[in-house]
Amino acid sequence: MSKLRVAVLGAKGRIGSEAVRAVEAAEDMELVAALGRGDSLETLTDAGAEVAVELTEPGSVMDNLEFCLRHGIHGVVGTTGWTDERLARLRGWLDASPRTGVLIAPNFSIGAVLTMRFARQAARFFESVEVIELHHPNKVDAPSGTAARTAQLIAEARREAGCAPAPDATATGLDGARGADVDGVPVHSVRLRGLLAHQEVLLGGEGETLTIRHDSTHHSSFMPGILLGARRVVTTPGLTFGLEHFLDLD
Ligand SMILES: NC(=O)C1=CN([C@@H]2O[C@H](COP(=O)(O)OP(=O)(O)OC[C@H]3O[C@@H](n4cnc5c(N)ncnc54)[C@H](O)[C@@H]3O)[C@@H](O)[C@H]2O)C=CC1
Ligand SMILES: O=C(O)C1=N[C@H](C(=O)O)C[C@H](O)C1
Repeated sequence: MSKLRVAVLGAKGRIGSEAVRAVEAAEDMELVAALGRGDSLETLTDAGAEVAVELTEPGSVMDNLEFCLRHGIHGVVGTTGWTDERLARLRGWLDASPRTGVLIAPNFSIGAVLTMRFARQAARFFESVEVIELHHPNKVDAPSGTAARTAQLIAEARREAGCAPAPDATATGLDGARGADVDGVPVHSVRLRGLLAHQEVLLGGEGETLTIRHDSTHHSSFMPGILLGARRVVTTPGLTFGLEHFLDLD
Protein backbone atom coordinates (compact mmCIF):
# COMPACT_ATOMS: atom_id res chain seq x y z
CA MET A 1 0.00 0.00 0.00
CA SER A 2 1.39 3.41 -0.88
CA LYS A 3 2.10 5.80 1.96
CA LEU A 4 0.25 9.10 2.42
CA ARG A 5 2.54 11.94 1.33
CA VAL A 6 2.41 14.54 4.12
CA ALA A 7 4.04 17.96 4.49
CA VAL A 8 4.27 20.02 7.67
CA LEU A 9 4.15 23.83 7.55
CA GLY A 10 5.51 25.57 10.62
CA ALA A 11 7.87 22.61 11.03
CA LYS A 12 10.24 24.38 13.43
CA GLY A 13 7.52 25.60 15.79
CA ARG A 14 6.40 24.10 19.09
CA ILE A 15 3.63 21.93 17.68
CA GLY A 16 5.06 21.72 14.15
CA SER A 17 8.31 20.09 15.31
CA GLU A 18 6.30 17.49 17.26
CA ALA A 19 4.13 16.90 14.17
CA VAL A 20 7.24 16.29 12.04
CA ARG A 21 8.29 13.53 14.46
CA ALA A 22 4.78 12.04 14.57
CA VAL A 23 4.45 11.89 10.77
CA GLU A 24 7.93 10.38 10.46
CA ALA A 25 6.97 7.71 12.98
CA ALA A 26 3.63 6.85 11.33
CA GLU A 27 3.97 3.66 9.27
CA ASP A 28 1.33 4.69 6.73
CA MET A 29 2.82 8.18 6.09
CA GLU A 30 5.85 9.68 4.46
CA LEU A 31 7.06 13.14 5.46
CA VAL A 32 7.79 14.70 2.06
CA ALA A 33 8.38 18.33 3.15
CA ALA A 34 8.92 20.30 6.36
CA LEU A 35 8.59 24.02 5.74
CA GLY A 36 9.65 26.86 8.00
CA ARG A 37 9.11 30.61 7.64
CA GLY A 38 10.48 31.89 4.32
CA ASP A 39 10.57 28.48 2.61
CA SER A 40 8.98 28.36 -0.84
CA LEU A 41 5.53 26.82 -1.10
CA GLU A 42 6.61 25.33 -4.44
CA THR A 43 8.41 22.74 -2.29
CA LEU A 44 4.99 21.21 -1.63
CA THR A 45 4.21 20.62 -5.30
CA ASP A 46 7.80 19.60 -6.13
CA ALA A 47 7.60 17.00 -3.33
CA GLY A 48 4.18 15.71 -4.45
CA ALA A 49 2.53 16.43 -1.08
CA GLU A 50 -1.04 15.12 -0.77
CA VAL A 51 -1.76 16.64 2.65
CA ALA A 52 -0.36 19.79 4.24
CA VAL A 53 -0.46 19.99 8.03
CA GLU A 54 -0.72 23.72 8.71
CA LEU A 55 0.71 24.78 12.10
CA THR A 56 2.05 28.28 11.53
CA GLU A 57 0.40 31.51 12.69
CA PRO A 58 -2.75 33.47 11.89
CA GLY A 59 -0.78 35.84 9.61
CA SER A 60 0.46 32.98 7.40
CA VAL A 61 -2.31 30.40 7.27
CA MET A 62 -4.48 32.01 4.58
CA ASP A 63 -1.72 32.36 1.96
CA ASN A 64 -0.60 28.80 2.67
CA LEU A 65 -4.08 27.36 2.28
CA GLU A 66 -4.79 29.35 -0.87
CA PHE A 67 -1.67 27.82 -2.44
CA CYS A 68 -2.59 24.30 -1.26
CA LEU A 69 -6.13 24.46 -2.57
CA ARG A 70 -4.98 25.88 -5.92
CA HIS A 71 -2.85 22.75 -6.25
CA GLY A 72 -5.35 20.19 -4.90
CA ILE A 73 -3.40 19.60 -1.67
CA HIS A 74 -5.64 18.70 1.29
CA GLY A 75 -5.21 20.67 4.52
CA VAL A 76 -5.16 19.71 8.20
CA VAL A 77 -5.16 23.01 10.03
CA GLY A 78 -4.40 23.67 13.69
CA THR A 79 -3.52 27.33 13.30
CA THR A 80 -5.90 29.70 15.06
CA GLY A 81 -7.51 33.00 14.06
CA TRP A 82 -10.62 31.79 12.23
CA THR A 83 -13.22 34.49 11.64
CA ASP A 84 -16.42 34.26 9.57
CA GLU A 85 -14.73 36.34 6.88
CA ARG A 86 -11.73 33.96 6.70
CA LEU A 87 -13.98 30.91 6.61
CA ALA A 88 -15.95 32.44 3.72
CA ARG A 89 -12.73 33.00 1.74
CA LEU A 90 -11.65 29.43 2.43
CA ARG A 91 -15.04 28.09 1.27
CA GLY A 92 -14.59 30.06 -1.97
CA TRP A 93 -11.24 28.35 -2.63
CA LEU A 94 -12.76 24.96 -1.78
CA ASP A 95 -15.64 25.58 -4.22
CA ALA A 96 -13.01 26.06 -6.93
CA SER A 97 -11.29 22.80 -5.90
CA PRO A 98 -14.26 20.49 -5.16
CA ARG A 99 -12.28 17.29 -4.65
CA THR A 100 -10.03 18.80 -1.98
CA GLY A 101 -10.68 18.65 1.77
CA VAL A 102 -9.68 20.89 4.66
CA LEU A 103 -10.01 20.02 8.34
CA ILE A 104 -9.78 22.95 10.73
CA ALA A 105 -9.38 21.67 14.28
CA PRO A 106 -9.49 24.30 17.03
CA ASN A 107 -7.93 21.56 19.14
CA PHE A 108 -6.51 18.16 18.14
CA SER A 109 -6.49 16.59 21.59
CA ILE A 110 -9.24 14.10 22.43
CA GLY A 111 -9.70 15.58 25.91
CA ALA A 112 -10.25 19.07 24.57
CA VAL A 113 -12.72 17.82 21.96
CA LEU A 114 -14.64 16.02 24.71
CA THR A 115 -14.53 19.13 26.90
CA MET A 116 -16.25 21.05 24.12
CA ARG A 117 -18.81 18.28 23.68
CA PHE A 118 -19.56 18.06 27.43
CA ALA A 119 -19.77 21.84 27.75
CA ARG A 120 -22.29 21.98 24.92
CA GLN A 121 -24.35 19.23 26.59
CA ALA A 122 -24.28 20.90 30.01
CA ALA A 123 -24.81 24.50 28.87
CA ARG A 124 -28.61 24.57 28.92
CA PHE A 125 -28.93 23.15 32.44
CA PHE A 126 -27.16 26.00 34.30
CA GLU A 127 -27.96 29.68 34.78
CA SER A 128 -24.32 30.80 34.54
CA VAL A 129 -21.41 29.73 32.40
CA GLU A 130 -17.92 31.15 31.93
CA VAL A 131 -14.76 29.85 30.23
CA ILE A 132 -11.19 30.21 31.51
CA GLU A 133 -8.33 29.24 29.21
CA LEU A 134 -4.76 29.09 30.46
CA HIS A 135 -1.72 28.91 28.17
CA HIS A 136 2.05 29.34 27.95
CA PRO A 137 3.10 33.02 27.69
CA ASN A 138 4.50 32.65 24.13
CA LYS A 139 1.03 32.22 22.68
CA VAL A 140 0.26 35.16 20.37
CA ASP A 141 -3.54 35.01 20.25
CA ALA A 142 -6.18 35.45 22.93
CA PRO A 143 -8.63 34.04 23.58
CA SER A 144 -7.46 30.63 22.37
CA GLY A 145 -9.17 29.10 19.35
CA THR A 146 -10.43 26.33 21.59
CA ALA A 147 -12.00 28.74 24.07
CA ALA A 148 -13.63 30.75 21.30
CA ARG A 149 -15.11 27.56 19.81
CA THR A 150 -16.21 26.30 23.23
CA ALA A 151 -18.01 29.58 23.93
CA GLN A 152 -19.71 29.48 20.51
CA LEU A 153 -20.94 25.92 21.11
CA ILE A 154 -22.23 26.87 24.58
CA ALA A 155 -23.98 29.95 23.20
CA GLU A 156 -25.58 27.93 20.39
CA ALA A 157 -26.89 25.30 22.84
CA ARG A 158 -28.30 27.97 25.15
CA ARG A 159 -29.97 29.83 22.28
CA GLU A 160 -31.57 26.61 21.01
CA ALA A 161 -32.85 25.83 24.53
CA GLY A 162 -34.19 29.39 25.01
CA CYS A 163 -31.97 30.09 28.06
CA ALA A 164 -31.98 33.57 29.57
CA PRO A 165 -28.70 35.52 29.64
CA ALA A 166 -26.51 34.58 32.62
CA PRO A 167 -27.12 36.80 35.67
CA ASP A 168 -24.47 39.50 36.21
CA ALA A 169 -25.01 42.60 38.31
CA THR A 170 -21.65 44.19 37.43
CA ALA A 171 -22.23 47.91 37.01
CA THR A 172 -18.82 49.46 37.64
CA GLY A 173 -15.18 48.35 37.52
CA LEU A 174 -12.14 48.07 35.32
CA ASP A 175 -12.40 47.36 31.58
CA GLY A 176 -11.63 43.70 30.90
CA ALA A 177 -12.34 42.51 34.41
CA ARG A 178 -15.22 40.37 33.17
CA GLY A 179 -13.20 38.87 30.31
CA ALA A 180 -13.91 38.90 26.58
CA ASP A 181 -17.50 38.50 25.43
CA VAL A 182 -17.74 35.60 22.94
CA ASP A 183 -21.37 35.23 21.84
CA GLY A 184 -22.48 36.38 25.30
CA VAL A 185 -20.16 33.96 27.15
CA PRO A 186 -17.35 35.55 29.23
CA VAL A 187 -13.95 34.09 28.28
CA HIS A 188 -10.91 34.77 30.49
CA SER A 189 -7.34 34.24 29.21
CA VAL A 190 -4.42 33.48 31.54
CA ARG A 191 -0.81 33.45 30.25
CA LEU A 192 1.61 31.80 32.67
CA ARG A 193 5.13 30.37 32.44
CA GLY A 194 5.01 26.65 33.22
CA LEU A 195 1.67 26.05 31.50
CA LEU A 196 0.99 24.54 28.07
CA ALA A 197 -2.73 24.48 27.16
CA HIS A 198 -5.56 24.22 29.68
CA GLN A 199 -9.22 25.10 29.86
CA GLU A 200 -11.99 25.22 32.44
CA VAL A 201 -15.67 25.59 31.74
CA LEU A 202 -17.45 26.78 34.88
CA LEU A 203 -21.20 26.22 35.08
CA GLY A 204 -23.35 27.40 37.97
CA GLY A 205 -26.94 26.88 39.08
CA GLU A 206 -28.87 27.27 42.30
CA GLY A 207 -26.80 25.55 45.03
CA GLU A 208 -24.33 23.79 42.71
CA THR A 209 -21.48 24.29 40.28
CA LEU A 210 -19.95 22.04 37.67
CA THR A 211 -16.37 22.45 36.43
CA ILE A 212 -15.17 20.74 33.27
CA ARG A 213 -11.38 20.95 33.07
CA HIS A 214 -8.90 19.76 30.49
CA ASP A 215 -5.09 19.92 30.58
CA SER A 216 -2.69 19.33 27.72
CA THR A 217 0.62 18.81 29.49
CA HIS A 218 2.64 17.94 26.36
CA HIS A 219 2.37 18.61 22.63
CA SER A 220 2.14 14.84 22.12
CA SER A 221 -1.55 15.20 23.14
CA PHE A 222 -2.27 16.76 19.74
CA MET A 223 -0.55 14.11 17.59
CA PRO A 224 -3.18 11.33 17.32
CA GLY A 225 -5.69 13.96 16.20
CA ILE A 226 -3.34 15.35 13.56
CA LEU A 227 -2.60 11.89 12.17
CA LEU A 228 -6.29 10.94 12.17
CA GLY A 229 -7.08 14.23 10.42
CA ALA A 230 -4.52 13.56 7.70
CA ARG A 231 -5.89 10.04 7.08
CA ARG A 232 -9.52 11.17 6.94
CA VAL A 233 -9.27 14.50 5.13
CA VAL A 234 -8.13 12.91 1.85
CA THR A 235 -11.55 11.24 1.48
CA THR A 236 -13.59 14.13 2.91
CA PRO A 237 -13.89 16.94 0.36
CA GLY A 238 -14.97 20.42 1.47
CA LEU A 239 -14.59 22.03 4.89
CA THR A 240 -14.74 20.03 8.12
CA PHE A 241 -14.67 22.26 11.20
CA GLY A 242 -13.74 20.35 14.35
CA LEU A 243 -12.03 16.99 14.85
CA GLU A 244 -15.23 15.63 16.45
CA HIS A 245 -16.59 15.01 12.94
CA PHE A 246 -13.92 12.32 12.48
CA LEU A 247 -14.41 10.70 15.90
CA ASP A 248 -17.85 9.03 15.72
CA LEU A 249 -18.72 10.47 19.14
CA ASP A 250 -22.49 9.83 19.17
N1 LIG B 1 -5.32 22.98 17.02
C1 LIG B 1 -4.49 22.56 17.97
O1 LIG B 1 -4.69 21.49 18.59
C2 LIG B 1 -3.28 23.36 18.27
C3 LIG B 1 -3.09 24.55 17.63
N2 LIG B 1 -2.01 25.30 17.88
C4 LIG B 1 -1.88 26.51 17.09
O2 LIG B 1 -0.86 26.28 16.11
C5 LIG B 1 -0.21 27.51 15.83
C6 LIG B 1 1.28 27.34 16.07
O3 LIG B 1 1.49 27.21 17.46
P1 LIG B 1 2.97 27.05 18.06
O4 LIG B 1 3.66 25.90 17.43
O5 LIG B 1 2.82 27.11 19.52
O6 LIG B 1 3.64 28.40 17.53
P2 LIG B 1 5.21 28.63 17.17
O7 LIG B 1 5.37 30.10 17.08
O8 LIG B 1 6.06 27.83 18.08
O9 LIG B 1 5.33 27.98 15.72
C7 LIG B 1 4.86 28.54 14.53
C8 LIG B 1 5.95 28.31 13.49
O10 LIG B 1 5.45 28.65 12.20
C9 LIG B 1 6.47 29.32 11.51
N3 LIG B 1 5.89 30.05 10.39
C10 LIG B 1 5.27 31.26 10.40
N4 LIG B 1 4.85 31.56 9.16
C11 LIG B 1 5.21 30.52 8.36
C12 LIG B 1 5.05 30.25 6.98
N5 LIG B 1 4.45 31.12 6.16
N6 LIG B 1 5.51 29.08 6.49
C13 LIG B 1 6.14 28.17 7.30
N7 LIG B 1 6.34 28.39 8.64
C14 LIG B 1 5.86 29.55 9.14
C15 LIG B 1 7.16 30.19 12.56
O11 LIG B 1 8.44 30.62 12.15
C16 LIG B 1 7.19 29.20 13.73
O12 LIG B 1 8.35 28.39 13.68
C17 LIG B 1 -0.90 28.58 16.72
O13 LIG B 1 -1.92 29.20 16.00
C18 LIG B 1 -1.47 27.74 17.84
O14 LIG B 1 -2.54 28.35 18.47
C19 LIG B 1 -1.05 24.92 18.77
C20 LIG B 1 -1.18 23.77 19.47
C21 LIG B 1 -2.33 22.88 19.29
O1 LIG C 1 -1.16 27.99 21.07
C1 LIG C 1 -1.34 26.90 21.66
O2 LIG C 1 -0.49 26.38 22.38
C2 LIG C 1 -2.62 26.22 21.46
N1 LIG C 1 -3.46 26.70 20.59
C3 LIG C 1 -4.75 26.18 20.28
C4 LIG C 1 -5.82 27.17 20.71
O3 LIG C 1 -5.63 28.38 20.55
O4 LIG C 1 -6.89 26.73 21.15
C5 LIG C 1 -4.97 24.80 20.83
C6 LIG C 1 -4.36 24.56 22.18
O5 LIG C 1 -5.08 25.29 23.12
C7 LIG C 1 -2.89 24.96 22.19
